[in-house]
Amino acid sequence: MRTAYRVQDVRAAEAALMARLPEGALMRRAAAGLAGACAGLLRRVYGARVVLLVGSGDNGGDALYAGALLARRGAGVSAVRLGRRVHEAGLDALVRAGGRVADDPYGVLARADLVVDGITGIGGRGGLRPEAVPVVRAARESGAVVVAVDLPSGVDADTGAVEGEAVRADATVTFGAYKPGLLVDPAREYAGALRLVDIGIRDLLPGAPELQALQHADVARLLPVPAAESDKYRRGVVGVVAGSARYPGAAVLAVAGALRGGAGAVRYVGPAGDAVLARYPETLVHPGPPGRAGRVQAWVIGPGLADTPGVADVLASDVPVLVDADGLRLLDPAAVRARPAPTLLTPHAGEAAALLGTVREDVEARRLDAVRELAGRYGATVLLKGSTTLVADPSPGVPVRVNPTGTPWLATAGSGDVLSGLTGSLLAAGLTARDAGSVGAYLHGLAARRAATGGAGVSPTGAGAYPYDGGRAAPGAAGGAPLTAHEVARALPGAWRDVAAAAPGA
Ligand SMILES: NC(=O)C1=CN([C@@H]2O[C@H](COP(=O)(O)OP(=O)(O)OC[C@H]3O[C@@H](n4cnc5c(N)ncnc54)[C@H](O)[C@@H]3O)[C@@H](O)[C@H]2O)[C@@H](O)CC1
Ligand SMILES: [K+]
Repeated sequence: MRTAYRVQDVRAAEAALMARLPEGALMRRAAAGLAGACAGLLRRVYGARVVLLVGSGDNGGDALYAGALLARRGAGVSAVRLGRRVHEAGLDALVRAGGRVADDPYGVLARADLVVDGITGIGGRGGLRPEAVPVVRAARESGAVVVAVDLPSGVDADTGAVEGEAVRADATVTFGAYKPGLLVDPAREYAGALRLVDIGIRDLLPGAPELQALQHADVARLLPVPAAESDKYRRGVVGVVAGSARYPGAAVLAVAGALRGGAGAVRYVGPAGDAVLARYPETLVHPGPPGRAGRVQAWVIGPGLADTPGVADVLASDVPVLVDADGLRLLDPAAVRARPAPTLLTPHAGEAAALLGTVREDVEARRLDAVRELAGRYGATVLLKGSTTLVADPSPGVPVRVNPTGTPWLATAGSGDVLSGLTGSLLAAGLTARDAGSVGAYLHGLAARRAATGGAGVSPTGAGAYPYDGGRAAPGAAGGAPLTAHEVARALPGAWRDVAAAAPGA
């Protein structure tokens, strides 16, 4: 499992360790890791042209010491000063190793093979300063590989917000622990491939991180597995209340997801029973209302519902309920808070904005805050969809889960309906709302990647498939082809098998 910690926790851990180590030891560890990563990105260090963008704090210090190490290996290293002052000992080390301060920043940038962004790290406030903007643009336009030190300068480490311009890195080398902004959009997109350098603070970090990103092995442990004596009822029945005369397709897609989520049976309730049966004859169908449809272990309500009633009925039940799409519009917050059983809300940014009484742009700019706020207000687990889907528990101390498997190709009509069905099925199979949301998002993203790439690019262990530890950056829209929601549903069993193969002893 990947974890991310807030700046105050990282700083406290660093302070505790620094008190035990000789002066400058931590920065030397950081710089050695950074220099190693830079060397790995250059085909040859000897003769390479490296430019350091150096701000006024220790982030610039890291860049200068790493620059000194590269200069000692024969690289031509130039420092561009962007602060009123720079880390003096770091600058001395660079100069002693044969590096120099650039008198023509744009000239050296135009010829650079690698640019090291040491403008700001966890001490940065606000976006890039105006004087840094043209320099950062020149670095980007030079075609050089851009490596961010600890964080891309200009992004907010704790929230993932980006105010104005920020450095767009090809890779980010971060120290001690991931910071939330490296895993959550919009900042995530600026970070490129991530590499974590261990500087020895791991055991000094608090027990609960701010964020958790599950990996194959974590998800494998959570997948429901039928026991030898299971029958369909013991495996869980999921009730799907979706679709309407106007949107029958949403019912079919939600059922398509639900059939692949581990429940023993899917009960469809609503007016689209014929369309559902035509595609999936294994479904149990009932015209409604949900209260009369028979016993289920979890409900999914909302996809394509239009104004069909049923939400109040379902919320009054004593089983877990997932509310999506139109269901979110019809939601009574008091009814959600009063529920004895878990509730999972699955809005996209626009729906989350409506629930919070704000605008979509506001939610997109501060996704982590928004998902926590929504979970707290409704006393429910909330899955906020997006390129980095987040799952928040209503209790404030519980780490938010961030999904690493998303792909831009998932932004396609009906894919959310598949996710609702799949996740509701996991709820019916007995997962907690937080686990069902994180496992659902993980499998759904993986299935979309399989569908978009014809199964390529996803190894059984997930190694190298995600933008962590120096792996490739998440495949952008360039790595794949358009897909439909049905193809995502059809790719789910393959994604499930990939993940299950990573279980210990599998
Ligand atoms: N604390 C530690 O033990 C370690 C820190 N390390 C490095 O030190 C960094 C933190 O160093 P600092 O606390 O000095 O902070 P930073 O170097 O991240 O930034 C603070 C400095 O930048 C200026 N600044 C703030 N916002 C700015 C903006 N928007 N534009 C331009 N300048 C801005 C401030 O005036 C201050 O001088 C980490 O990110 C990491 O790179 C590493 O060496 C590992 C050990
Ligand atoms: K930086």
